[in-house]
Amino acid sequence: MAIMDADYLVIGGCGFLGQHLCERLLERGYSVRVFDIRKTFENEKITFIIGDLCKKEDLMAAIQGVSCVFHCASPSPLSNNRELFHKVNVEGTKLLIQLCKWAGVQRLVLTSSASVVYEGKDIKGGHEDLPYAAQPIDAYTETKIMQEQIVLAANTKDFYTCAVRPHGIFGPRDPHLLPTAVDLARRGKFKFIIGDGKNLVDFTYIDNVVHGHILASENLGGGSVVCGKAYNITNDEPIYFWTFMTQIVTGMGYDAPKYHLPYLLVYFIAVFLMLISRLLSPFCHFIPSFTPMKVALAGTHHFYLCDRAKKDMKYKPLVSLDDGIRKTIESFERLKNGGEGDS
Ligand SMILES: NC(=O)C1=CN([C@@H]2O[C@H](COP(=O)(O)OP(=O)(O)OC[C@H]3O[C@@H](n4cnc5c(N)ncnc54)[C@H](OP(=O)(O)O)[C@@H]3O)[C@@H](O)[C@H]2O)C=CC1
Ligand SMILES: CC(C)CCC[C@@H](C)[C@H]1CC[C@H]2C3=C(CC[C@]12C)[C@@]1(C)CCC(=O)C[C@@H]1CC3
Repeated sequence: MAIMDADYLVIGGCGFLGQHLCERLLERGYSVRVFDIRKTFENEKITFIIGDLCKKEDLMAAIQGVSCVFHCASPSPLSNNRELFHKVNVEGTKLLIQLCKWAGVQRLVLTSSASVVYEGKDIKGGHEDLPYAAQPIDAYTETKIMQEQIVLAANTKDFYTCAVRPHGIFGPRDPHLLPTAVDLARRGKFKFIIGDGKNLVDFTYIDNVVHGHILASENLGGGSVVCGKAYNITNDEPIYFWTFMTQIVTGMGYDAPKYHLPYLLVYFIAVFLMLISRLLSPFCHFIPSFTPMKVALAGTHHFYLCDRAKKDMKYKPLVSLDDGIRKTIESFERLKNGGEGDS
């Protein structure tokens, strides 16, 4: 059955970022089509096509008759599936580019990650020209690096691509950050601050990430300075990691972490547990709560400059960190200590 042309196709549009992106695009009067492996919401203004990014026949049904594609799909960054990361983030992205060209799509905006330059060591005011991590912190990040390289290399005089690099996205309907932190707190595993608690990081409220994506798409086109480039998008308000996390967990009704543990001690325990987990994997499925990736992110500086986005796209955050934290906590009533999710 023929489907209506659309201004935008949002791949991964039923996810956390994807749904917020669709909502804002509709508010701005754009027509929106969603392609996702699952359907998580209803909206009569949106055409949903459910399929797998890795399957050519699925994607062909969605890719025709759109002006711009947002590629937000990825397996969960907290899952531990190297093969799936490579299948979706690398092979799926290659297929997407091939079909964009086949269908005559002119613009592709990739949701990459600021972590593509992060090797688990301090980054203070990181800019986009830093080299890709030679030793990525995990398989997810390894495939995000490959994905971004593929997309930016695909930019030509007829097919315009760019990448948006958000960091530490949070907000209503976040399925990763807040639920994981609340689960740790609920299980009594949020009593300790890893390191001295003075590591500055970026957390980015979802509305600002969406804003950066829409600006990127609107500025992407023939002869544009945006073509073939990556852009950090953050709240531009670096905050102590443990100050942010404490505001989140106390706002959700749990106690603030009190005691400090040496960063290197926790990091090497996490590496040891990861090795045990791999050794035991043929016999049992044991995933440690504290992986080396999480511990590194919890114990090092990692904040980035948005100067390039400010200059090329006139980006500036729409929602402050404080307002974003307040809105997020208000939206997660069901996960509050003693709430319905406490069963
Ligand atoms: N959350 C964060 O802090 C950050 C996220 N990013 C990037 O932002 C993007 C969006 O992340 P986020 O919204 O948090 O993630 P979500 O997991 O909420 O959304 C991703 C969506 O893509 C879907 N998807 C996964 N595999 C496929 C596939 N093979 N075919 C079609 N759809 C698929 C997912 O379905 P299912 O859930 O069933 O897998 C999900 O609906 C990702 O590319 C991520 O790498 C970058 C920086 C930070
Ligand atoms: C050690 C614990 C106290 C950490 C609890 C919070 C974490 C679950 C989150 C803190 C930083 C977050 C983060 C991501 C996922 C959730 C956290 C680890 C990403 C890995 C998501 C995908 C990306 O592209 C990069 C993000 C960096 C920050």
